[in-house]
Amino acid sequence: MYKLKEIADKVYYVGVNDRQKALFENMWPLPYGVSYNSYLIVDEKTVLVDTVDVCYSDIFLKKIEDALAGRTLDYLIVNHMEPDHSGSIRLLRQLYPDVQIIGNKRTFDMLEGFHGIHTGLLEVKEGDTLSIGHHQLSFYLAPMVHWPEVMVTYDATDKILFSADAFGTFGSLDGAVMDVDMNLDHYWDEMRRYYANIVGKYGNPVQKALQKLSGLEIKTLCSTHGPVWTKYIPDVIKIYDELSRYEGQDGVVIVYGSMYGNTEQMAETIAASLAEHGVKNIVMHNVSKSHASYILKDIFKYKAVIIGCPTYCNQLYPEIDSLLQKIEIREVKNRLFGYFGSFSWAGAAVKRLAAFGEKMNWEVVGTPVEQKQGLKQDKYEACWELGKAMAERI
Ligand SMILES: Cc1cc2nc3c(=O)[nH]c(=O)nc-3n(C[C@H](O)[C@H](O)[C@H](O)COP(=O)(O)O)c2cc1C
Repeated sequence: MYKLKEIADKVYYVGVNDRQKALFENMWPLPYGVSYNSYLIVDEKTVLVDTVDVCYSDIFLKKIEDALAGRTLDYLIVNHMEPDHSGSIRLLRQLYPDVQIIGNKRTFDMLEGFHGIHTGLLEVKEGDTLSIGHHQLSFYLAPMVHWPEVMVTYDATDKILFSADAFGTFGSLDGAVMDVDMNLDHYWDEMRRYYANIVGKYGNPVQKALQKLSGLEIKTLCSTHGPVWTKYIPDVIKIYDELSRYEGQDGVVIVYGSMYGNTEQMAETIAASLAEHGVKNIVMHNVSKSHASYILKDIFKYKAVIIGCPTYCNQLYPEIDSLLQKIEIREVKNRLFGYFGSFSWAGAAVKRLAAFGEKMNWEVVGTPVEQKQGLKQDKYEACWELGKAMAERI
């Protein structure tokens, strides 16, 4: 029944779209949905690469059955055990009891733990190869991109890299599967948001994987989320390379918390000064309105961050506190940092922002500004100076 997309000779896309889930990992909004990608190679042996979230297993299994056209499934390659990709393994095994599951030592520990499966396994190590007829597959480990068991599979025949979550993006596949067949506009920002929120902490492992894979000729890049990349592979690799190096572009993200507008007025002043001193890329986030996932995306994108916070019960305003924790666990490196805050009787926020900058080892730019109650001339000038100092530094 299904006219499945053949992305290369006898390699079919059998993934699914999820436009129901509101929050990925129960945290990150999905305004454009998300796809769970899976690929079926129909050769002398039949091979499935990864599965999909269990919520979509019914449609997924129907697609596989169609593509197999009466044949059985010989192998399942598990590049990644996160449940959005491994969720359908148990059902798949029930349907194809003889399927051999290919993974590495760490995959099998998780396979047992999540699904109680410990038989019919074929363990592969770094660089191992498998001939399935016309296609020649090889396996490379990519630990901590972004789980420890992650590996990628390379089809040397058609030069396809099945890359697990690496090079993934949020955004469902709305009709087309291949990059050249769709309007890609919204995927670029969603790719940055996916990276910042899901992979963000693991810059070094991503860099190692990029170096390891740089020797492979890749004509088709098949991630587990988002479009199948062909023409735009260099653009995708550039984004992942830039983000995993923590290389920010020229620009400033101003994030502030504000209950009654006093801290917000400081943010406005700093932004106006940045613009007056030539900075074009200025992104402002009211922490109570912008979802943290978008703020993190911009903090990964730009090299300068200015954070403003009121004092709240002798602490940071809780929404800023929560954001700082999210930045900290991602170990965002090499940012230029400015900060400011306000209080009414005993200030604490600015001191805490200073401690945060120190912990992150970020370079402090300009003189931090602490304002008591409403914005007055001297603090207005101080905010202006902070904006100017940052503009001159970037
Ligand atoms: C719930 C609450 C708790 C506060 N706690 C403190 C505090 O512990 N110390 C202080 O100096 N000011 C405190 N303030 C005052 C604010 O920090 C101060 O008015 C600040 O300028 C508010 O900034 P905003 O106008 O941007 O919301 C508190 C205000 C509120 C509403």
